[in-house]
Parts: sequence; structure tokens; C-alpha cells
Amino acid sequence: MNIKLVVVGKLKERYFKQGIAEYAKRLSRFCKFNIVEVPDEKAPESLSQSEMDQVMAKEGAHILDKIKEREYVYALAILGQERSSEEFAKEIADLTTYGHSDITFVIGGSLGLAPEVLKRADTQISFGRFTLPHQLMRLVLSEQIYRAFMINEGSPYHK
Ligand SMILES: C[S@@+](CC[C@H](N)C(=O)[O-])C[C@H]1O[C@@H](n2cnc3c(N)ncnc32)[C@H](O)[C@@H]1O
Repeated sequence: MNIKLVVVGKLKERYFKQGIAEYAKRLSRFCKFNIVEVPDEKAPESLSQSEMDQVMAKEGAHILDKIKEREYVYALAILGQERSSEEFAKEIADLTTYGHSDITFVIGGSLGLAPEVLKRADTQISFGRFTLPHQLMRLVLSEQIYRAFMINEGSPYHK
């Protein structure tokens, strides 16, 4: 199985890099785990709504360039659907059973994801109503993907 994260912006902090590298290493037992970064557009605080829409649209176009038709896409969105870790693990197992071997997760930039990206997504997933910084979201998502594989394996990692 191929799991890809398409994310806006670069990882800057060393502690995030180390955390994600750890989960990427653990995940290598279960899947090909790949992170694709697309550039973030400059978004000063003074932008008008239409300028913000343009920033999101540009980032969205870069994101969509990285997604192939066969990929099953999760958009990470605060207003998406919440799941438990167990429900998420079952979803991943079901996707595999039904022949989806390419699963992609998309994390937006500071302004969020463009409507075009949300439209392309097969589903929207929320980690609750808190707004998490995109770098931290990447780490939390990596851990939850790892947790899903551990749940599906029946490992005591998930209690
Ligand atoms: C700093 S947040 C963007 C905040 C923006 N105001 C919004 O509403 O999307 C950056 C990205 O992290 C992801 N994200 C942050 N918190 C999230 C949450 N609680 N659930 C799902 N995704 C989240 C989303 O992909 C979001 O586009």
C-alpha cells in the first residue's frame, strides 16, 4: 500500500522532523510512506478575502498536481467528519479490501484548503474543532496512521 501526505509548506522545527521521521520509520513495515511538500504562498495578515481565496487557489492547484486519479483522498478539514481511531483503522482496512492501494492525505496551509481540493477529496476528516498548526497536524496524522495499522494488527500499542 502507498500512503502519501500532500502538505503545504515545509517542516521547519527539528522536533517535528524527528517525530515524523520516527513514525515514517515505523510505518515502513506496513506501507510505502511518502510526504510531498508543495510551496506555501505568502499570506500577510492584511489580505482581503479575495486575496486569501487566490492564495488558497494557488496552493490548491499545486496540491491537485500531486494527486493522481486512482488515489483515494482524505482532506484534513476542521469541519470534516470526526472518527475514532478504531473507526479510522477499519476504514483503512476496508479501503485495502476494496482495492484502494493508494491513499493520500492532504493538509492545508495557514488559510486552509481551497474548495477545489475539498471537492476532489473522497472524504474530509476532522481531528476535532481545535485548529492545529500544519506542522503539528502532520505529526499527529502520522501517528494516527501508524496507530491504525497497529489496531488492525491487534497490537497492544493501542489500548
Ligand atoms: C493552520 S490550519 C488552517 C486553518 C484554517 N483557518 C482552516 O480553517 O482550515 C492548517 C491545516 O491543518 C489542518 N488542520 C488543522 N487543524 C485541524 C483539525 N482539527 N482537523 C483536521 N485538520 C486540521 C487542515 O488541513 C488545515 O488546512
